Amino acid sequence: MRDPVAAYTLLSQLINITSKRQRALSCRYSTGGGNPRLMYAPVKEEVEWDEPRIIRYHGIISDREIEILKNISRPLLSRSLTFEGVSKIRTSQSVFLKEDKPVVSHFNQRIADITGLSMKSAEDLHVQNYGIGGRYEPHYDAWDDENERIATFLIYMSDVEIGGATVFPQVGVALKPKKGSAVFWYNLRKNGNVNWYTEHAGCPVLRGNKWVANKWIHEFGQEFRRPCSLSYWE
Ligand SMILES: O=C(O)CCC(=O)C(=O)O
Ligand SMILES: [Fe+2]
Repeated sequence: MRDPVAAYTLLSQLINITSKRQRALSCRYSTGGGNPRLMYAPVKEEVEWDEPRIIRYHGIISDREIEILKNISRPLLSRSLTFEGVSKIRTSQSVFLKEDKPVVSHFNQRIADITGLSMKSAEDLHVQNYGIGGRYEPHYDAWDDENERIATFLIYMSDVEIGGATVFPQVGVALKPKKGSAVFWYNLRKNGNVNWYTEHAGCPVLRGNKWVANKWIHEFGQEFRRPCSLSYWE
């Protein structure tokens, strides 16, 4: 957008949550568009933000499953990396878990059911632990459009007493970790471009301990599940 006034107006519309927009931030039970596995146990879906659309799913992982995932991960954790290797912009420990463990494959299936997306090209489940002061500074999960991370499914495996929110600084959203819930957003628009409003960060943990698991879902395989659009904004 070349016109600075138009760009400013748009930005302030995005940041200012008007009452009309607020009303659209609804919650409902979802069957993932009639998925048989969710018909009798619909998932609780809450719209946290409209643009970019951020959805929170409540109660999608049990405390028992969380304990199993943490116990599998603990001995395997190592310092999380960024595109430049070890970096102080990301101070957590993490591990990618393969599908050979039943709890992991069950979980991947659940993400597929809820999102309606294919997991064939997705990355392995990435379990991440932050201690006091642990953070991930503002970044994009997708930074180009080469079969990239079309969407992020971020599962909170703990509450955090103080700090540790996932924030989207460009639009002013803060998502508080809530054990057993997950948040989901598309990093890419339907035309394949990166949605630059999806910049986000994990705020420092001030008190407590933060556990999350990311599933980064890629574009390949989603052609009929999330068809493209020619519109710039979709
Ligand atoms: O920990 C968070 O809240 C965000 C994590 C994140 O953005 C990432 O791992 O890419
Ligand atoms: Fe991220």
